[in-house]
Amino acid sequence: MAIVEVTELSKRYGKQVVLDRVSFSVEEGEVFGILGPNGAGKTTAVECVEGLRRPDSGTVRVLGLDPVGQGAELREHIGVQLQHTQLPENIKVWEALDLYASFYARPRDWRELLERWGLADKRDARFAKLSGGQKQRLFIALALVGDPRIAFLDELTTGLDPQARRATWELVKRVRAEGVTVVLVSHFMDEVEELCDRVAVFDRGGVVALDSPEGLIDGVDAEYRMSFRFMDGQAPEPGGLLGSLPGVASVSRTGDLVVVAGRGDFATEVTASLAREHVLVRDLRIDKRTLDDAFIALTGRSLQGWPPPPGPSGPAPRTEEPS
Ligand SMILES: Nc1ncnc2c1ncn2[C@@H]1O[C@H](COP(=O)(O)OP(=O)(O)OP(=O)(O)O)[C@@H](O)[C@H]1O
Repeated sequence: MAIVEVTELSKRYGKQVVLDRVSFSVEEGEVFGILGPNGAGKTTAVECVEGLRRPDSGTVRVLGLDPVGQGAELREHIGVQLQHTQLPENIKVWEALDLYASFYARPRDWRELLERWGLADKRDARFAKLSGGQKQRLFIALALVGDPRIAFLDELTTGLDPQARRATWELVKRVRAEGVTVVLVSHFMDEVEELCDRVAVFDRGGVVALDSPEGLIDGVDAEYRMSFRFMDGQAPEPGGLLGSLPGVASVSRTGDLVVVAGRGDFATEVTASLAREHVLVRDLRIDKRTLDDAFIALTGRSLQGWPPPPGPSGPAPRTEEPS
């Protein structure tokens, strides 16, 4: 069942068209990814769905409700972690949870959330004293305190170090295991590949593809490579053997190392052909196509490298400190 339905959503700021007839739907129980580079319109789209921004045109329905006209009712059922969620530095963990719980008619018991999200011993800690990972756990707990059916998590792991990112991924999986539908905004390929059932790829204000991560990868006819070494004593001419197989684009050899590039199912053709000819190989490697390959094929450019590395002008990475 679709729990979120967005149809022909458009939004502009002044003369800048930020969303141009965007459509997608989110099924109940899934982790739905919204992927795209900075400025693609991801946050604007999600904030229209949350009722925080008013669309210029198009229709948005969340649990059958209009987020603008029925926002108060809707907010009882959704949990939101905004991209730039901040809390007063001096607020204590329990006070934040208690405050957020007061926004809802039927909140969860925040004491249970403290336990569940590993914050029990931080109950009286002030927000400013929490590590990056602890802050993320608190933000997730805050997004869940209203016992929502949908949680919106926007750029949850930006700025976290790799270890804290992976820990946060496990939290997202737990949210889903609790039966909450998750809408995850991200510009990290690995995160989306790991967590999402389906992904809408945003680019320049539009949805350029929508599929499972595997479907997006399979749907792109990007060239990839395989390599292997001939076993000692075997030295057939690989170009003659493999060059004319379906999908093979090029074959090169340096010593006993052979690299074959191609498209589609060429790697299966190559291994079958080697077996037919009784050619034994070792160190067989197939370079997996990635979501980044799919993204490049869809948009003509790479998302890798986003966000820019922290530097003098960027934020320092938040790290998980020992508690
Ligand atoms: N309130 C606003 N007023 C004017 N322009 C805005 C406003 N909010 C966003 N924009 C512009 O709209 C465009 C899309 O922004 P949006 O935040 O939706 O993109 P995004 O894909 O979420 O990017 P990011 O990953 O950087 O958050 C950007 O060019 C941004 O500068």
